[in-house]
Amino acid sequence: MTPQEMLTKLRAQNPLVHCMTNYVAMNIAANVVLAAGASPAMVHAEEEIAEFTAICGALTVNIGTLSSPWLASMSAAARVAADNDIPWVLDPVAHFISGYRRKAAQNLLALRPTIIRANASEIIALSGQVGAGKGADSGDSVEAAQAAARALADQFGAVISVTGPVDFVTDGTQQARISGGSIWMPQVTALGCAQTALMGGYAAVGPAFDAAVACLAHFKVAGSAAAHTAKGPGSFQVQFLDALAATQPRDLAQAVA
Ligand SMILES: Nc1ncnc2c1ncn2[C@@H]1O[C@H](COP(=O)(O)OP(=O)(O)OP(=O)(O)O)[C@@H](O)[C@H]1O
Ligand SMILES: Cc1ncsc1CCO
Ligand SMILES: [Mg+2]
Repeated sequence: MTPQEMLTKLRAQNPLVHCMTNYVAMNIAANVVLAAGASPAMVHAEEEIAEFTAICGALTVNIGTLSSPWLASMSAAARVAADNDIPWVLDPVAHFISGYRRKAAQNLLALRPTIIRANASEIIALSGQVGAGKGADSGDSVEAAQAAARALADQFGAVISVTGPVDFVTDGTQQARISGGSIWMPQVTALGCAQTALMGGYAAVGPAFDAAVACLAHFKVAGSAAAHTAKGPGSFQVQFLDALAATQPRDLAQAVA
């Protein structure tokens, strides 16, 4: 499906997205999903997973502020998603900073995410190489992460989505590059985490590769538009939400190559 068709379908279906994200991202992620055209719910208690994940269009898991109870809930939710053929998106934030987080990311990967969305340093480290990531921030170029992305796509049968100045997506066979956006995007915390939540919304309405491309294009187009009137990262964040809502399906094609 084209990005235009994907955004049209997203808004027509308004899918429910189970978002398991970090404390930093909670508010911006929910607002991004709403502005774009889907319906977010932030649910983390393990006691609720069996009932809730099963009725959602997609699950998204982000390990940004991980702790043991959350990891147990995330693993349980990923199992429910896999058992019910519900697409799920993994965002392995800063998974290389500690043995605890590395192991958590490996355990979640073993549960076969449909899509992995991460910055270049996180993708490089997932493939076993040493990257230049600084906590949640990337220190590597997207180009440097492309070979790792292809290898991970083959290894895990997942769509791999690498973000940066020009995003790269591959499922091991198809690939796409998505351009646009603004230098203020990495200056707004948790915008990548919010993108992961929205990618779940797109995955609920179409094929995983097409979902990743459409979501990345929606961000780039809205980011470019917001940058026209913003004066810095603060006003950019506000304008970006408006621009996500204002983006028309036909606008998305221009961002994708
Ligand atoms: N220099 C840049 N120019 C244009 N767009 C960018 C740039 N850097 C990142 N982006 C865009 O910002 C969004 C988030 O990507 P980023 O790589 O910053 O994610 P992230 O590091 O996982 O974010 P976070 O962990 O803070 O949530 C993507 O849509 C990406 O295309
Ligand atoms: C800053 C930060 N720290 C943990 S998660 C997060 C949000 C960006 O990933
Ligand atoms: Mg991130």
